[in-house]
Amino acid sequence: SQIVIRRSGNYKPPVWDFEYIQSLDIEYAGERYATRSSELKMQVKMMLNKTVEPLDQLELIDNLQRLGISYHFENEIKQILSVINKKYSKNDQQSKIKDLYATALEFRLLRQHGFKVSEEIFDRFKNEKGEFKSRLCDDIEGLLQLYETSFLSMEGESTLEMATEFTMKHLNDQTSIDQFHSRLVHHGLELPLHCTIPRAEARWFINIYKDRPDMNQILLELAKLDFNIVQAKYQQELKHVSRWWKGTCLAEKLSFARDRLVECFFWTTGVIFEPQYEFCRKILTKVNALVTTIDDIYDVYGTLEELEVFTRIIERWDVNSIHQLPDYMQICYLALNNFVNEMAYDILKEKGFIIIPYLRKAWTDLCKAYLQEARWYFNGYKPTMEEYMNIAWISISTHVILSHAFFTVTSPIEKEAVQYLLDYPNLIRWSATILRLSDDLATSGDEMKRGDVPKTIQCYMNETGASEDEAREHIRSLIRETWKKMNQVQETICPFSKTFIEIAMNLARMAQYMYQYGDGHGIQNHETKDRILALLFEPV
Ligand SMILES: CC1(C)[C@@H]2CC[C@@]1(C)[C@@H](OP(=O)([O-])OP(=O)([O-])[O-])C2
Ligand SMILES: [Mg+2]
Ligand SMILES: [Mg+2]
Ligand SMILES: [Mg+2]
Ligand SMILES: [Mg+2]
Ligand SMILES: [Mg+2]
Repeated sequence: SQIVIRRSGNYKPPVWDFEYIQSLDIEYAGERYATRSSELKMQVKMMLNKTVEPLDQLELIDNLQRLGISYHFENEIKQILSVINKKYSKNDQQSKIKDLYATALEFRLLRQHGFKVSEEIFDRFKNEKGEFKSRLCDDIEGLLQLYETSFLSMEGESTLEMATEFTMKHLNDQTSIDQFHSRLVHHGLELPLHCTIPRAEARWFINIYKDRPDMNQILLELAKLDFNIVQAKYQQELKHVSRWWKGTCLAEKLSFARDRLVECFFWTTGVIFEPQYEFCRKILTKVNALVTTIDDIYDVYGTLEELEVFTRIIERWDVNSIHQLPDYMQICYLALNNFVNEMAYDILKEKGFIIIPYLRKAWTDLCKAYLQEARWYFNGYKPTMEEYMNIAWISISTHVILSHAFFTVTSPIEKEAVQYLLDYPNLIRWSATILRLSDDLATSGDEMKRGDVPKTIQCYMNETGASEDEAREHIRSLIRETWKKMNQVQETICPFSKTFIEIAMNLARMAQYMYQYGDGHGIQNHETKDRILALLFEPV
């Protein structure tokens, strides 16, 4: 046979290995912590009932959310916000005198919880030319609230679009502000609240909340205790999926591929953090690990001939033909086949619904997109931006991740919702677009060095002659535009649950979080390592 040249990703071994994970002693799983947590939750419920001033209520809700404990008080929060919304919609005199801070905070929380609010409420902060009044530049709290709120904007909301630019400019110009506010400003400018995963915000906000003059001791104690209890839960789940991963032997037998089980699990804690969604996180970790491996088969190791055969067998889902495959593909195909059958078995047992055809479609669409990219690479073809994005929003694997998530969090599973899901509606497309663009910004440098299909940056540069910096700026503006489209989805009627819609949005948030400082998944930069330590391994 001819000499086969194989590329390599030069991936390092995992930072956290099997022995380390199995050795974790789960401190906060103990009964006494759960008891203390219940006592504290009762006290916070009383606090919510006793808070009557609307602004105090909004600030308490915002603090509960940023501290990561609002999920315990969803009913109370919904109740409070619907009362505030009734007053708000009357647009009465009282709402006319609110300052920018209170107006923006109220707008953000109402819209975030699905209430219809109009950006016109901000018109009274504009001058006769329709610009925001310059006197607002000194109102740090107001600027910061307006900044965070502006990221909930939908397409065509020009006031909120203007608000983002106005606040970014003046928050960046800030000189004489106290240490506490400058930390909030810096943190917000780094990644807006709307684009941050709840766990990461909680870990960060607990640290600065404790230094606040108006800090409430009960909230702080519950936030820290709850964070550690949830972290202990994650460690138990991680031990379980780490045994699964070791059992597949994929890291050993496909040593050219990324061995990133902890990172694959970490993704899922950003996508759905509440403790009760254990099954979803376990399934998504396995999906991420299989996708990471198969992605490297197509991007790094496989010859075009091998990839053609592999894709055909996946399309036919034909386990009887795997003898046609090279050894490394046989074991990977069977690992995928076993995983799909195992998950389908659990869902059939629990929900009486057969999902195999739908999972097969998701994996087949993924591998066909991978093959198209491989053909472009091996033939040296440079796709246009449009040609590339039509394939690359599928090859980023979001539709696979979200299809599996859908079946784990949806009960009962209805045919109409499944059909809607498999037409890959906009919610999935926009989430995938943000993941793809964020991934390309962070990983395409190394991918080009090792040899891969031209990515968004290269396609844009080839097509327009732009420099790399201009291409990156263009892609960042595409991400911002896509967020507006995704914010719009909350308004459209669709058969998806609130939980599933949140998962799709959190996947986009997690993408920006994982790739904020480069390739947090593959190259394991120290920022991502520090974040995983803080979120998964070190109690607060
Ligand atoms: C889970 C993922 C987001 C998906 C599979 C592994 C990833 C971290 C990323 O890996 P990457 O090699 O950058 O994907 P692509 O650029 O080859 O599509 C694509
Ligand atoms: Mg933030
Ligand atoms: Mg390896
Ligand atoms: Mg790749
Ligand atoms: Mg790829
Ligand atoms: Mg990539």
